[in-house]
Amino acid sequence: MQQQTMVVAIDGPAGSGKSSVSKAVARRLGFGILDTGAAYRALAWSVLDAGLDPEDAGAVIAHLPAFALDLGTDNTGAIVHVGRVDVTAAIREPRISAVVSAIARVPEVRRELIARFRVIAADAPQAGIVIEGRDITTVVAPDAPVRILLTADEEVRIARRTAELVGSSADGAGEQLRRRDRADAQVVDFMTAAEGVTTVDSTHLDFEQTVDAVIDVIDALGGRGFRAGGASDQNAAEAPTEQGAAR
Ligand SMILES: Nc1ncnc2c1ncn2[C@@H]1O[C@H](COP(=O)(O)OP(=O)(O)OP(=O)(O)O)[C@@H](O)[C@H]1O
Ligand SMILES: Nc1ccn([C@@H]2O[C@H](COP(=O)(O)O)[C@@H](O)[C@H]2O)c(=O)n1
Repeated sequence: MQQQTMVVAIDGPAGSGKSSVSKAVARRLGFGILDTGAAYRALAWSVLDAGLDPEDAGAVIAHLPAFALDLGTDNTGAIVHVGRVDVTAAIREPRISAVVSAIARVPEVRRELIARFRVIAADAPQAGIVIEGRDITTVVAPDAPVRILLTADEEVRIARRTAELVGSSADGAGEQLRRRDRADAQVVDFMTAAEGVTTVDSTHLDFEQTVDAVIDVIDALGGRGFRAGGASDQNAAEAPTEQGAAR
C-alpha cells in the first residue's frame, strides 16, 4: 500500500470491538475509518438483493463488476452505500452475518475487495486512517506503522454482542458469533498476533480504557505524529507487544 496516509491496522475476531473502538480512536485522532467487514457485508447484502445464492461462488464472482460499493471513511458515520441504497443499518442484520463468511472465503472476492480498500485508503482525505478487519495487519497493510490485534475472551465478546441486540435478534447471537469466527479462521488467522503486531486484550477493560490502550500503542509507535509523505515526527518507542489486562 502507498503509505502517504498514516495507517493504523487493526484485526480481531467477531465482537472484539474493532468497529466501535476503531471509530472512537479515529475520532480522537481526527483520522478516517475504513471498516473492511462492512464491505464484505455490503457484498453479501448485494448478492441477496440480486436474488443470488451466497454459497454459489461462481455467481458471487460474476456479480462483482456490478457491485457498486461506496464505503465512507468519515469517523462520525462511515456510511455504506450500494449504488444509491444506504445499507449502513441493513448490513448489520443477522441474515447478513449468517452468510457473509461464505462470500468472504472466495479468493476472487478477497482480491477484488482488497484492491478497493487500498484505493479508498490512499484517497482518504484525512491525514491518517484506521483500517479494521481480519487480515489488515497481515495482508491489506502489512507495512502499516501501527498494527494491532484487538481481542477479548470469547464469553466476554458474546456478552457484549448480546447486550447490544434487542429482542429476538439476541437469540443465537453467541452461537452465530462462534460459527462465524470458526468459518473466518479457516481463511485468515486473526486469533494470534503476527510478528510485529501488538495485542490489545480488552477482556478486563471497559470501552474507554480500550480506546486509551489502543491510543497508547499508537503513541508508543509514533503514529500520532506521523505526517503525510514522511516518517513519524516522534521518536518511535520500542513497540509494546501486549497492552490491556495482564493475562
Ligand atoms: N472494552 C469494551 N468494554 C465494553 N464493551 C465493549 C468494549 N469494546 C467493545 N465493546 C462493545 O462490544 C460490542 C461489539 O463491538 P463491535 O461491534 O465494535 O465489535 P466488532 O469487532 O466490530 O464486531 P464484528 O466483527 O462482529 O462486527 C459493541 O456493543 C461495543 O460497544
Ligand atoms: N478484513 C476482513 C473483514 C471482514 N471479513 C469478513 O466479513 C465479515 C464481517 O466482518 P465484521 O468485521 O463486520 O464482523 C467477517 O465475518 C468475515 O467473514 C473478512 O473476511 N476480512
